[in-house]
Amino acid sequence: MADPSPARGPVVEADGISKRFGATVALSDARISVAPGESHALVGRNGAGKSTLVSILTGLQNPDTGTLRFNGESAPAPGDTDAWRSKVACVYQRSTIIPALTVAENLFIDRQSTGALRPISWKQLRSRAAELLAEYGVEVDPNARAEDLTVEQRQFVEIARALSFGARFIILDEPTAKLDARGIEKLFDKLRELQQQGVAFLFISHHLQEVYDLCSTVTVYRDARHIVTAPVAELDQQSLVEAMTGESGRGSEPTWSVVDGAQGDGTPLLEVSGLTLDGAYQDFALTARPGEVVGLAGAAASGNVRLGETLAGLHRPTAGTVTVAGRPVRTGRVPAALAAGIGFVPEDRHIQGLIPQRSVAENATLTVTDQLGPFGTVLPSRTRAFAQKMITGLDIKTPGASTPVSALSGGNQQKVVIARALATEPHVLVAIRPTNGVDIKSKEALLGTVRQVADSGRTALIVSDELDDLRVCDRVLAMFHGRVVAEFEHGWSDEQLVAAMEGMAGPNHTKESDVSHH
Ligand SMILES: Nc1ncnc2c1ncn2[C@@H]1O[C@H](COP(=O)(O)OP(=O)(O)OP(=O)(O)O)[C@@H](O)[C@H]1O
Repeated sequence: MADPSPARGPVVEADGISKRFGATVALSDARISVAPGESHALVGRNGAGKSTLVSILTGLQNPDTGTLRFNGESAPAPGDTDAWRSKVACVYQRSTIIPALTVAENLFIDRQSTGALRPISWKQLRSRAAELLAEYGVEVDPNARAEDLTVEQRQFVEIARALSFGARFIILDEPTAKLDARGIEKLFDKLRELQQQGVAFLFISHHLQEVYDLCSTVTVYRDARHIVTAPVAELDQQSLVEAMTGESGRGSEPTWSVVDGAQGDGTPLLEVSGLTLDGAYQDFALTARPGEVVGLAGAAASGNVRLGETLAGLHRPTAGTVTVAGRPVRTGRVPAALAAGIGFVPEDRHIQGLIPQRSVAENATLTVTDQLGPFGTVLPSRTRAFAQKMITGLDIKTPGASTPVSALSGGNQQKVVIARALATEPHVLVAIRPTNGVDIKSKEALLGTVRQVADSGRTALIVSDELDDLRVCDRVLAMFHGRVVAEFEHGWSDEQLVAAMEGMAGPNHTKESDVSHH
C-alpha cells in the first residue's frame, strides 16, 4: 500500500494479519495503515473482525501471522505495557475510568515510571493533572469524581491519559454508542482539534454518517478480510454498504416469524398512569394498543431510559401505576414485570444482559427468573429449536447454538439479548436502544422483527434517541427533563423530533392529532 506520509511513515501499519479462534477465522490476511493526523474509519458487519484487529493493534492478543509496525518500528514485545501505551491507546464504549476516583487520580493511577519511591503529594498530583488536561484543551475539573462526569468528559479524560503516555494514535471503538447528539458533537470537535495537532485516529462505528462526518479514509472488512481502503469522498454510502455486505441492493427479509397466540381486540395492552420516579421523570402516562410500536425519544438526561427500566421492574417508582393486558403490575420487581408479560432489552448488555460463559441457546432463552430460581418449564430441545430460529431470523453470526456468548462479536451478542426478550413471548416488548452496536444490515432485520412482534398483536416500546430506531414507530413521545414535551404521529420530520429531544419544541410545533396519553 502507498505510504501517505513519506516523511514519518504511517503511525501504524499492519499487514498479513490472521487470527483464528478454534474453528472461527476472525481475521484472514487483513491489513490497515493509518497516517499521522489521519482520521481513518474501520467498518464492517457484526463479526467482520474489527474488535479482533483492535486487540492485536493494542497488544492484547498476538496475531497468528502478519507484521505490525508503529512509526516504522516493530511493535513492542507482548506484555511490555509501558511500551504499548506509548504507541497506541483504545477508548472503548465501556469506560476504563474508575468512577469512584477523581479525574486527577484516574490520570495518574497505575503509572510506574515516575516517582515510585516518593509518597504521592495530592497537591502535586492535582496540579499535574490540571496541566495535562489544559495541554489537550480538556475542560474538566481534576478534582471532580469521574462518576460525576458526562460520558464524553470521561472519554476526554481517557484520551488525555492516552496522549500523556506519548501515544499519537488512538483507536475509538464505537465511541458514540452511549452519547447523545450533543455529546457526539463535543467529541467530534475534540477529535478534530487533536487531529490538527497530528494525532491519528482509527474510528470504528456502525453509524456510517459519522464516518462521513469525521473521517478522511475508510477501510472495509468483510468476513475476516480486507475488502477496500479508499478516501471517504470517493465511496458513497451505497458503495460502502455493498462493500460491507458483498451484495448490491437489499437482502432478503428475515425468515423469523412471530409465534402466534396474541389477540388484537383493540383494548390497550399497556397502560401507564401518573408514573413518577423522583429525580428521573414525572407524571408519565401512556396507553398503547396491540399492534402499536411506540417510541420514547429523549437525550441522555431526559428520563426515557429510566422509564423503560421502571416498566421492566428495575426501579421502584415513587408514584403511579402500570397495567398490562388489563392487569395491574407490581412495580419495582423484575420477576413481576416478566410474569406480567413485559419483555426487556436492557441498555447495557454487559451488565444486565448476558451470562457470557453460557451458550447462545441458553442466553437466548434465559429470563431473569431463571437466574433467581428454578423455572424449569422450557425443555432443552425447545430451547435449541427456538435458538436456531433466532439465529437464522436475527442473522446471529455464531458457529452454533451451543457456542458461549463470550465468543460472539459485540453486535451479535446484542442480537442474543433481543432474542431472549422475545423468548418469553411477551405482551409488551420494552427495548432500550435495541440496535446499539448492530450493523446497518442487521439493524433493518432487527427493527423489522420488532415490527413483526407488534403486527402479531403485541405492543413494542422503543426507548432511544436513534432516529433509525424511532422511524419504525407508529408514534413517538419525546421526553425532556423527565417530562413528555411532544408527541408525534407518523409523518414527523427528523428535525422536529431532534428539536423536541433537545427541549426546543413546544407542543404547538408537533402534530397532536391523536394524543392518547390521559
Ligand atoms: N475470544 C473469542 N473466541 C472465539 N471466537 C471469537 C473470539 N473473539 C472473536 N471471535 C470471533 O471472531 C469473529 C470476529 O469477531 P470481532 O469481535 O472481531 O467482530 P467485530 O467486527 O468487532 O464485530 P461487531 O461489529 O459485532 O463488534 C467473530 O466470528 C467472533 O465470533
